[in-house]
Formats: sequence, structure tokens, C-alpha cells
Amino acid sequence: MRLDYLSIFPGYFDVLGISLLGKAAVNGLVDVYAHDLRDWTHDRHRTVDDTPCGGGAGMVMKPDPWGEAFDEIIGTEPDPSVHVVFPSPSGEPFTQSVAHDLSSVERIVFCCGRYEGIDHRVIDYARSMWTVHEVSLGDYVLNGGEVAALAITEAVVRLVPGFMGNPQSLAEESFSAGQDGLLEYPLFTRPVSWRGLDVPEVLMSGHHGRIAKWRRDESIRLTRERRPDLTDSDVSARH
Ligand SMILES: CN1CCN(Cc2ccc(Cn3ccc4ccc(-c5n[nH]c(N)c5C#N)cc43)cc2)CC1
Repeated sequence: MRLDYLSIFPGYFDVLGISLLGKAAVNGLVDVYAHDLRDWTHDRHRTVDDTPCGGGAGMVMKPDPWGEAFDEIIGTEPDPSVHVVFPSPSGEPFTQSVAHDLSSVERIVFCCGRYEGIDHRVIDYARSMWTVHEVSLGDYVLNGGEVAALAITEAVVRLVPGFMGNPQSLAEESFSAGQDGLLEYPLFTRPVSWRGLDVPEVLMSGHHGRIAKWRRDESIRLTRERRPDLTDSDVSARH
């Protein structure tokens, strides 16, 4: 998997050389390339923004540098196998399902906007050439797309076969298909007693059926308390 990042702050992506992602890069599982969008400007100030047409606050990212960067980094021929991700506050929700879909893709280009956003023609052009995902991390405001691109990268790459040492742990996670959309149950490890707090006895019983039931009940309880949106009536009835 090749990952490209286009940003006026390419240094954000130095972190991708750390931890498991760094190991995956070493193992050749992922190849990471960060690019400075200003390398495709031609004025003394390396300008990437301008005032919004129609007025309004802030600045908008000019289309020209993006287009020239696309030409050089991706190419000038349409190729639907290339997935271009635009993090955006007005994007579709980024979910585990989207992460799963992207984990089987060979090439992903992250376009990290700043200011008030990117000239919409950049996204329209990208849609005419490649497979585009305009996605939002959630209902809060960031200052740009870089942090979102990092989060999306981690969610996607950890699903790439061969990346995680223990693929079974992926199957038991929240939001993964096998969990009926329930939140994960509480986790415990040794010591059994810590600052007057004990591990639930059932987990020390060795009775796998009881342990499985306790975990299921806890997942249902937590999901009903914290994420009623995940418990549709059908799921509630089943539990
Ligand atoms: C006229 N007004 C109408 C309201 N907008 C709102 C607005 C637009 C951009 C920005 C800053 N920004 C620039 C690029 C960029 C990418 C992603 C995100 C982002 N924020 N939150 C998420 N979950 C994100 C993700 N993923 C933010 C970004 C902030 C606020 C301004 C203009």
C-alpha cells in the first residue's frame, strides 16, 4: 500500500515513522510519502490561498497548486484504483466500514486542506479522475486535515493483512462487524486486587460460558448507556 500526503505542513507525517506504522514501512507493507503543497507554487511567497469568491471570512486554498501536485504525484490519466481522501468538516462520517474498505486499496492520496477549505473545483476534478472520499472524523472543528489524515491512516493500516501481530484482536473490537455494533466490554489484567479495586470474580472463574455472558451483558449495558444510537430496536430485542 502506497500512502501520499499533500499538505502545507508535511512535517505532521514524520510521526508515521514511529511505532507499528514505522515497522510496517520497514517491512514494506506500506510506503509513505509526504509532500509540501507549496512546492507547486511559483511566486516568491509560495502562495496557496486567496480570498473567497462571493465574500466571507477567511481564505480558500487555490486550485492551481493542487492540480500541479496531482499531475506530478498521481498522473494525468484517470485511474479509479487510486483513492483520494479529502478530510473535511462537511464530509461523510468516517467509520470502521470506510476504514475496512480502504484497507484493501493499493494507493491512497490524502489531501489535507487548511484555512477555510480547498477550492471545490479541486474535489470535482479529483472525482473526474480517481475514487474520492470526502470524510469527516466527527462533529467538532479542527484547523486542517492533517490530524484527520493521521487518524484515518491508523484506522486503515491496522486492518491491512500482516500489519497486526494478533489479527484475532481486530475481530473483537468495537464497531467491527462481529460485535453486532456493540461497544467493547471493560478489560482487566493483573494484579487481581489494586488499590482496593478487584477484578470481577467471574473473569477469574475459568468458566468460559459465564465469562462470555458477562462480557456480552457488559457490552450491551455500556452501549445502551453511552451509544443509544448504536442500539436499534432490533438489536435491543436481540439482547
Ligand atoms: C463559511 N464557513 C463555513 C464553515 N466552515 C467550517 C470550517 C471549515 C474548515 C476548517 C478548517 N479546515 C480546513 C481543512 C480541514 C479539513 C478537515 C477539518 C475537520 N474539522 N473537523 C473535522 N472532523 C474535520 C475532518 N476530517 C477542518 C479543516 C474549519 C472550519 C468554515 C467556512
